[in-house]
Amino acid sequence: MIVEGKALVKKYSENQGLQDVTFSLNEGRIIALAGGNGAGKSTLIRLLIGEEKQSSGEICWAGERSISYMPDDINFPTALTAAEILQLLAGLKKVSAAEREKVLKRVGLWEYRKQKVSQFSKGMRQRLNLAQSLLGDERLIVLDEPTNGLDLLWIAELKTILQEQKQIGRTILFSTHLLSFAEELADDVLLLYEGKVLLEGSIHTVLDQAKCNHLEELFMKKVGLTKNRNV
Ligand SMILES: Nc1ncnc2c1ncn2[C@@H]1O[C@H](COP(=O)(O)OP(=O)(O)OP(=O)(O)O)[C@@H](O)[C@H]1O
Repeated sequence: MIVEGKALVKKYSENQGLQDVTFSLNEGRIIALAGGNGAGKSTLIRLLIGEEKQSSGEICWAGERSISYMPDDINFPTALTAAEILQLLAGLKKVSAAEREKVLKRVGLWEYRKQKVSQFSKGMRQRLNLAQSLLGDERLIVLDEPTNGLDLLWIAELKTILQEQKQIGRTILFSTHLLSFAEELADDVLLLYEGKVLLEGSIHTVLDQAKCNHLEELFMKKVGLTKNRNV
């Protein structure tokens, strides 16, 4: 276990973001934080990264808190080049030039490093956003909807990159709406529904136990819908 949430509640003035959410993230795993619109994924991420404080409940880290974050949308200073932005962030994280080069190459932006970010496409900005989250040696990487803006090839490459990160011992938590994507990439799932945990654990085990082939089928079963709602 790397971090756990205990009975987390987050109340907003008009909405309840999270209601009694308990979970634990196991070290060295890729975990999908799944759920539909308004399920509570971003709220849970904001609590984990410390951007907001829970109304009640606790977040407990096993050992030192060590977290790197890829937001779903990042406004880089557009007058800077990709290399300058990474250099700036690397300075904060005390990362070497060699590591910056490696990361920029890994996300396919090395050739574009001297271009201003204002000239980047959305997908390129998203890859730079991914690159900054890979810098350093934090134990947990949290990625908010990392497939946003990526094309099919880069979605495939993202999977490989996150698997490589797992190989070097890091724990990955990514949020997604797409249960099929969660299933393709993750070892474990934390599925939220209306601010509560609907499902948690190894994807293999939860599917086996429910005798379902896919998370989507299991989700539909749990929320009481059939695939063909109009039939
Ligand atoms: N800053 C806020 N102020 C008020 N309500 C909020 C705030 N942030 C989230 N909520 C509410 O908390 C609930 C969970 O929202 P959250 O953004 O965490 O869901 P999500 O799973 O990330 O959804 P999406 O996939 O649409 O981004 C929703 O009912 C939402 O309206």
